[in-house]
Amino acid sequence: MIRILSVENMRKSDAATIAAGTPGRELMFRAGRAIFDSVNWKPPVAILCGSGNNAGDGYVIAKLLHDAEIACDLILLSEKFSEDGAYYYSLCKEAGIPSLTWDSSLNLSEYGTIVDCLFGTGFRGEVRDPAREAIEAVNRSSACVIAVDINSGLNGDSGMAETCVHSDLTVSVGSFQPGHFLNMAKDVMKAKINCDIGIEPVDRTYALIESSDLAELFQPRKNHSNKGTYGYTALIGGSKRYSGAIRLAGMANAAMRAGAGVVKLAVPDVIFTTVAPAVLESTMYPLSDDGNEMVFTEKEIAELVSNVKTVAFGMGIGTGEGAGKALEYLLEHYTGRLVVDADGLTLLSRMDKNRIRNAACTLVLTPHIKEFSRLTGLSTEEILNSPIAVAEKYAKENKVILLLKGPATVITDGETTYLTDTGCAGMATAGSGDVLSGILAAILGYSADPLLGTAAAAWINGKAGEAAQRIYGSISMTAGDTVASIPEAVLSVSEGYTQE
Ligand SMILES: NC(=O)C1=CN([C@@H]2O[C@H](COP(=O)(O)OP(=O)(O)OC[C@H]3O[C@@H](n4cnc5c(N)ncnc54)[C@H](OP(=O)(O)O)[C@@H]3O)[C@@H](O)[C@H]2O)[C@@H](O)CC1
Ligand SMILES: [K+]
Repeated sequence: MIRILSVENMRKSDAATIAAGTPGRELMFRAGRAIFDSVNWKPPVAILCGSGNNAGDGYVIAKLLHDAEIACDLILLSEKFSEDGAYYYSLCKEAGIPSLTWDSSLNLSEYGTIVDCLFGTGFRGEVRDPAREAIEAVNRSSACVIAVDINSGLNGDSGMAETCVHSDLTVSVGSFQPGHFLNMAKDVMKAKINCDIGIEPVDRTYALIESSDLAELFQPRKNHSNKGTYGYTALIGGSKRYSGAIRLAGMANAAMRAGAGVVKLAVPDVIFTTVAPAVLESTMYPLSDDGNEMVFTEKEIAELVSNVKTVAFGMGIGTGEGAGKALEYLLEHYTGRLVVDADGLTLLSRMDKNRIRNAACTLVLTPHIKEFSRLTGLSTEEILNSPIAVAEKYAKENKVILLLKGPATVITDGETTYLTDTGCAGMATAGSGDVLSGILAAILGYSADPLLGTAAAAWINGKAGEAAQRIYGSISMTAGDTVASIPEAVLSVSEGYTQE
C-alpha cells in the first residue's frame, strides 16, 4: 500500500520532523534534490516561484540545474520569501542565476521545461491573480511541465480546482495526498511520483491499494477445495421496466469471473425468460411480482439467502413496496455480507437510519456521488470538496462499509480508509455499476477482511475496465467488455503471488 496523508497531516508531520531535529532547510534540500534527480530535463528551464516553501524547493532545483550546467531562469510572482526559501534564493543570486519578475508578456513557450513552484500544501481557497494568469500561461505553453509537490491550484485533499496547472509529471514531496488521486487529479497530471524525504506521519494515514496488496486474496486456488469454499452469492435485481437482461447477466458473469463459487441470480418472474438465455453459469431464481416489480414474499427471500455468504441487492429492482420490504427483511434478518447498490440505495435513503445502523449483516454501500448525496442529504459540491471526510463520517455513524465511486474510489469503514485509482473514462457507460456489484459480491464471499475485499473489488473492476479500454477505446467499450477483461485483471495480481 502507498501511504497517503491529508494536507493537515502533512503539514503537522513536516513540523514534527523539524521539531525533532531535522532543519527545514535540510528537508527543503532533500525535496529539491529528489525532484532534480527524478526529471529528464529539457533546457532551458523556467522555475515559476510563489511566496512560500514550495518556491523554496524551486530555488534548490535551480541551484542544482545551474551546477549541472543546465540553463534555467527563475520567474518570481512575489517579493515575499519563506525563511528557508530566502536562504536558497540567496544562493541562486550568488551563482548568477537569472531572476525575472512575472509579467504576462513573458513567452513561456521558449522554455523546454517549466517547473511549477507556485503553491504546495500552503494553498487555500481559489487562485488569486497574478497566479491565475501565470497558471493559464503555463497551460497554454508547449513546454514539459513539472509540478512540485502538487499542481498549483489543485486542492490537496479533494483533487478539485477551479483552475490549476496541468502537469506532465507531478513530484510529490514526502507523501502523496488524496488530491493526487481524487476527482480531477487524473485529468490534470499525466504522471506522478512521490519522493521520500524522511518525514514520518504524526496522524492516521490513508492507503492507496497496489496490486501486491491483493496477491494473497487472489492466490491460485488449491486442488483440495470446492465451490463451497469460495462462497455462494445471491444477486437480486431487475424489473419489467428495467429488464436489462444483458446487464443483469453481466453482473452474474462478473461475479463468476471474480471467483464466486456459486451465483444465484434472482429476478422477478415477469422477466425470468428474458434474462435466463443470457446467463450461463449462474442459477436463476424467479421472484413473485405484480407484473412489473418484485413482490416481497418472506419465504422466497429467506430461502434464497439461507446458504449464501453474500447478497447484492438493488440493480434495476425499482423502488416499489416489494423491493423496500425485501431490503428491510435483509437488513433485519440476513447475517452475511450485503451489498446495496442503485435502486437499493434510493430505498435506503428513504428509510429510518436506525435500520441501517442496526443491520444484522455487514452492510456494504456502493454509491456514486448523486446516490451518496441522497443518502447523506449533502450537496454533490459538499461531497466533492471533501470526499474522504464525508465518507468516513457516514461510514462511522452508520456502521457500514462505504465504497464511494469516482475517478478514484474511496473505501472506508470510518476507521480505515483505502483509495483505489484503477479505472478509466470509458467505464462511464451503462452497466458498469452492475459489474462492480457482481465482482464485489463474489469477492466478499471469500475474503476474510470485508473492507480489503471491497477495495479489491474496486481495484479489479478498474483494472478490467482499463484492459477493455485498451482494446475498444473509451468511446466504444461497454460494461460487457469490462466483464470479459476480469480474468486479465485477476491474473495480473495472482501471478505476483509467492508463497512465504
Ligand atoms: N518545512 C516544510 O514544511 C517543507 C515544505 N516543503 C515544501 O513547502 C510547501 C509548503 O510550503 P508553505 O507552507 O510555505 O506554503 P506554499 O504551498 O509554498 O504556498 C503558500 C503561499 O501561497 C500563497 N497562497 C495561498 N493560497 C493562495 C491563493 N488562493 N491564491 C494566491 N496565493 C495563495 C500564500 O501567500 P499569502 O496569502 O500568505 O500571501 C502563501 O505564502 C510544500 O508543499 C513543499 O513543496 C518541502 O520543502 C519540505 C519541507
Ligand atoms: K506546485
